[in-house]
Amino acid sequence: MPGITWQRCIDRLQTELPSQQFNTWIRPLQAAQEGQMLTLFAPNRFIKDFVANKFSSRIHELVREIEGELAPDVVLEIGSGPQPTHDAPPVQPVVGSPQSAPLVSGAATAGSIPAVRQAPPRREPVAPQRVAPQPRVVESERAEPSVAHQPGLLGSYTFDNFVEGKSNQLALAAARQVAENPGSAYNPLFLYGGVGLGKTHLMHAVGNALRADKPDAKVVYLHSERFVADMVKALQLNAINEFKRFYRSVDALLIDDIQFFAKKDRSQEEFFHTFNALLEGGQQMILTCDRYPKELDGLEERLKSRFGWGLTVAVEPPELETRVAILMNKANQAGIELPPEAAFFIAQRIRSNVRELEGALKRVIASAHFTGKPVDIELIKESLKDLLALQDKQVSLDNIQRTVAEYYKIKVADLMSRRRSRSVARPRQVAMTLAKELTNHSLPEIGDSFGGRDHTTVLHACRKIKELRETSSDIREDYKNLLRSLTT
Ligand SMILES: Nc1ncnc2c1ncn2[C@@H]1O[C@H](COP(=O)(O)OP(=O)(O)OP(=O)(O)O)[C@@H](O)[C@H]1O
Repeated sequence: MPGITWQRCIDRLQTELPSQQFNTWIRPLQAAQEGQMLTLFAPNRFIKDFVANKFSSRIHELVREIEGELAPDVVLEIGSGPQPTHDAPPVQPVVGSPQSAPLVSGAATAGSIPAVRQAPPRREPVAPQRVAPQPRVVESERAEPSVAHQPGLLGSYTFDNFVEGKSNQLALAAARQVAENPGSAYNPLFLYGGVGLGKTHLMHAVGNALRADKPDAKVVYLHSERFVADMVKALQLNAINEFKRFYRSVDALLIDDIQFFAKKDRSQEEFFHTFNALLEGGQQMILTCDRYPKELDGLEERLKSRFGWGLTVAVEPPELETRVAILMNKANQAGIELPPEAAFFIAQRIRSNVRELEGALKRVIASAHFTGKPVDIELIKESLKDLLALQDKQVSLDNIQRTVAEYYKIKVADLMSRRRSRSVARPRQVAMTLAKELTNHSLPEIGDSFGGRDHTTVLHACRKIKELRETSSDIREDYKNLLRSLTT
């Protein structure tokens, strides 16, 4: 009974592992048993490799403990099993992208394995981990064409100053893997997500790590618009062959914001060939985009499908703790003393993205320099006055109630009413939780604004929604959408 063995195994793992680890690595696995073989299917290579590295021996132990002498062999594969053995939550879409966009999608999910690049999924014992060969680093002996300058890497974007949080954990782990093993398992690495969330930073961090490892590696970073401009210039100058040679001679090609390729057919054509050549040559590519590639209009299907050959990972907006950590980190780099309560205050108010957060911090620092005052909440309120006023307008209790009612297609009056049916009670709880999170109103004040309810009702609502955000992808999605529309 594979279901039972694996179910018991995951029950144990659930108690042993932090929930985030469990949800990220174990939950997506599906199991199937044939005779003495228990196969665990991972949805992509990233998860498979991680599980093989970190959890395989524990899984073996548990299976042996559960089944004793008759314990089946456990193998790990990429693909989807015949039936799910547990209630795996749907993967989370990135904010701003349609629900279908997975948080991580791998090249080799069943049915998408390109024949030229990869063998069909192989049965591999869980324990031994295959180490991908290091790609050959080519000396940059070729002449660079006059049309293509070697765009530079930003040395300041490194792994060291990238603050890890729940929202970017997978992307960071994937980027580190690529830095350690360029041109192999995760090629291309495709990072996607909303603006200002650290995609460019991560991409440079990989490039800098590659350079640190091999100083003469030819790592080229550029914005996709630059690729287009260079190509147009090359065509004008009759230098397209040089253009091709240049881009194909790199050890790693990092292209930012590839959404700008949309509708530029000639550039896509050129990029398609460059892409294939680099992939064939085992040269690493990292691409970023503001949305999931499959959702990108105006991009050729063959490119979309190739982007999915490597590893596609979302970067999501950072949660409060990460925003605080980023602020502390940036202040530290700027040599500024930022008291934790001040960092907390800014992080609570500025939630849209890290770039905005940095912008706000810069304003505060400038104002501290200018006035000679210490950085405290008073100074922050003063220097971010216009921004905060705008926000206060957006996150008033009234507006939260209106926005939530509209979102769930109910009346604001329903939120105040005594009605307890699920279709009204849940939105009410969501609205109360948003009010607690986004405003400085006390629990009694919030309760009062929802038809004179008690503060314990608000507390209960906040706990319930917190729990549901862990267990229900619908609520998680609703909450995220509402947060976004109230704060950006
Ligand atoms: N986790 C993080 N730790 C430290 N700094 C971060 C983090 N995430 C983002 N940043 C900083 O925020 C700023 C914006 O990040 P970045 O330019 O990488 O965003 P992006 O996702 O590429 O956005 P866009 O799509 O607009 O190009 C950068 O200065 C970057 O260093």
